[in-house]
Amino acid sequence: MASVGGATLYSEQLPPAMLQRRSANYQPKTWDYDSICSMQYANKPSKQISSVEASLKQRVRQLLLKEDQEVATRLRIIGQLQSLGVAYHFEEEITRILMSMHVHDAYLLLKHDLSSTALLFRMLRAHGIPASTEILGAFCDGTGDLEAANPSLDSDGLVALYEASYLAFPGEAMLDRARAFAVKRLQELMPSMKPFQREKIRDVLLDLPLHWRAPRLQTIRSLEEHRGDLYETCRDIIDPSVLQLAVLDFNLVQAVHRSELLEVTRWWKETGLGEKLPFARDRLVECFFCAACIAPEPCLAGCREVLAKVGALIVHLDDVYDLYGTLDELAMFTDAVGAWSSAAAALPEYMKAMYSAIRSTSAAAVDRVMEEQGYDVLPLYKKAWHELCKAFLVEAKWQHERTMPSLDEYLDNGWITSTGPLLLLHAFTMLQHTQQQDSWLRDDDDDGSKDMVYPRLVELCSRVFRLCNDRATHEAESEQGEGPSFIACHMAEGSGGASEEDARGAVADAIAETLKEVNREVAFRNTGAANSLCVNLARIIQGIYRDGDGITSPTDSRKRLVKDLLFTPADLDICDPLGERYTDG
Ligand SMILES: CC(C)=CCC/C(C)=C/CC/C(C)=C/COP(=O)(O)OP(=O)(O)O
Ligand SMILES: [Mg+2]
Repeated sequence: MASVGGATLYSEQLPPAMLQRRSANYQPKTWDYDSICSMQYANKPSKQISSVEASLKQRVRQLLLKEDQEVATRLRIIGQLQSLGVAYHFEEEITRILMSMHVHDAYLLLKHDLSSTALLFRMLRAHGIPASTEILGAFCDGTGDLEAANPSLDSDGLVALYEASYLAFPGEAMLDRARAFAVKRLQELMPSMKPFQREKIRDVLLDLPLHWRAPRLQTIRSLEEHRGDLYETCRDIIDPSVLQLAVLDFNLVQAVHRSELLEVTRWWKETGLGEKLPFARDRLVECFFCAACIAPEPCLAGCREVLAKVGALIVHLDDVYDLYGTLDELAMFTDAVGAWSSAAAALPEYMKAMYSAIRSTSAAAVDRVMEEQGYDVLPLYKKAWHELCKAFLVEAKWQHERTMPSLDEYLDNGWITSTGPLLLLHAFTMLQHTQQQDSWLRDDDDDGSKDMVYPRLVELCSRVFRLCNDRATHEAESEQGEGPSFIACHMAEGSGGASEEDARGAVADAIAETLKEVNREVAFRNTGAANSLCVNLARIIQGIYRDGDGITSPTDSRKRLVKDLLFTPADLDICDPLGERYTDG
């Protein structure tokens, strides 16, 4: 075997033309599929657990709706429910409360409370309810900047402001300045803080902002923060029923996710792709993890299933295009997907396996949508797979022919190859409320000749996907001799004089600006569950590509996160009135 640009060449199938195939020697799969398939799990919560859950929900609802509750307290409770992952049980109540706070200018009641005002701003925007930056006006000087001398700017207020600044729309420079100010003030205050508090602020500043954390991962973190010493300090400001419900709900949802993981693992084993394409990354569990972060609620089982399956297939397919396939084979495969018939006899064996897995997985998803919603999504699936393959082929050509596209050309193709559009399309088709997704799934293209038209939010979140992926993978991919990335294109752009550092700055700016566009799109086009899928995709992608490439090379800390999400029940030692521990299954 020879080695080119750090990648090893496969030579076992050499035909006369001295075909050489590449392999990146990827890390093997991390999880043992046989162990997952032999796991025991409870199918349904016991009657007793269900009744405890119902009474806890009732208690929390009463707390939320209590008359004469102060605005600040109500906001704090909503924030806690959200952070602990149980807000979805009270979505109608929460939206009603926030809408009323908007209509009645509730911010006027929070005059000297930056912490609550910033929280109100963040909550309103996150729910697609109008919120002007003027809400924060009471804390600003005559030029609209935060007033350093303002006594209400304590560390809680500064943290809340910092978190709120991530809800900015494009052009809201006041929020950029507010964030810079909050960071600077917090850093100045840190030396005089107690160690525990200093640690907390350091975490806030180093981690993703709350708005961009995957909700389910935030729940794990929030439950963790309520343990031990920290729990003692929080006990007086969080109602125990909120915490009890959060622990119970986390474990019930985890049991649902785990049973689904078992099913998709069986499916993956049956495809045999792990053995038939040994050069490719086998990342089923990581894909299920992403799926559970994008669509966490129990009622979104169909979304999780299809996201995990399509995710595992495209991780394999990407390696076919980027690594192993010859250009001729890739062109043939792309045509076969376009034709979507069983006429794929000319494909090499490894491609036939891939092709057949794509078709049979799509057929099963089509059946499910037909059964549950009564319409045929096969034309959409076919077109979306073909578009992905065509875009993958464009990248493969750039790589094989060593061409560097312009940055615009690269990004026009790159948001499709991020795979975001294909994933989101599949997830949308599994949503229940047909009117909500109507405009997202329109296809008036009878002869299949037109390109898919994706909603702007899909395009924006897919751009975030592409940019985050390129930022994390540029180094490894250039060592492997892979094709262009945002960073490579940026460095080659213009006179070609930009350094890698400049290019990294440009990618960070592009991500930040695109996220602002995502915020604006969410605010002005509130399409409920479909929106959440997109935004949660943008969230988990930022997490997965933070500190490296969590798909290609999962580190121990990533594995622990997968374990915490899917296998380790929450346990705060909180007991219900019957003395039962809140775990099930
Ligand atoms: C369910 C769900 C959301 C799963 C998503 C999992 C995930 C992040 C899949 C990555 C898909 C992808 C673009 C793979 C290529 O990786 P690469 O680094 O080789 O990218 P490139 O070849 O496109 O640059
Ligand atoms: Mg790749």
